[in-house]
Amino acid sequence: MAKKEIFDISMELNAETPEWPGDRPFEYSLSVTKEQSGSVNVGEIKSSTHMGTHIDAPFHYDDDGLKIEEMPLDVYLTSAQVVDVQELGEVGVENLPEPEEGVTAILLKSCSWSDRQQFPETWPVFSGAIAEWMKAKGIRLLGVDVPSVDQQHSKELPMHQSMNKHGRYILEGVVLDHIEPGVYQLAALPLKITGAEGSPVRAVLYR
Ligand SMILES: Nc1ccccc1C(=O)C[C@H](N)C(=O)O
Ligand SMILES: [Zn+2]
Ligand SMILES: [Zn+2]
Repeated sequence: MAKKEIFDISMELNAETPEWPGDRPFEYSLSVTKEQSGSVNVGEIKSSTHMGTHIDAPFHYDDDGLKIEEMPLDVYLTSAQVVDVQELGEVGVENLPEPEEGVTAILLKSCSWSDRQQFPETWPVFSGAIAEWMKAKGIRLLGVDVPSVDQQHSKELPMHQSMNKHGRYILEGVVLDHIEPGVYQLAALPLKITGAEGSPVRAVLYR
């Protein structure tokens, strides 16, 4: 078998990673040094769960929704198609190609968040009709290269709600600038945090 080509599509997590405005920034520190313990360095992390490249559990926007440890894992380990949606202010079903055979995840490459040290001012609007389209095509996961599938100041969260209503799943904050449109294998598993409404993931594409 040929060597695997692995493309990292995750944001780095550090104190400079921009948090959702008002959320807790990411912080890692060594709480015990090897010198102190006599054996090992031990770290601790503090962070909003919606940090960098992460997935939403339905409990994020629905009190009765699934929590992160209840979510199916096959959604995040699958064939994924990267689709170019650059230069579009609004992304609708008409901008999406017929998915390739076997694909169950679509990753939208908008390239609208180029400086990952700053929270972006704007990003494309994603039409709620995409969720229905996904269901009809057997696509279970939508990945976006921006902080949210809805707009920053939205309270209704129409896209999140539409995705939930149609049983579709959300991956946010992937980095696709260096990825050619096409079909890859995706791995983007959440941490098994009991009761949580989201989790950072290490997202990679490979083939
Ligand atoms: N952390 C927040 C605080 C206030 C309002 C929204 C958020 C979000 O996380 C929104 C976005 N849907 C997200 O999943 O990252
Ligand atoms: Zn989120
Ligand atoms: Zn979200």
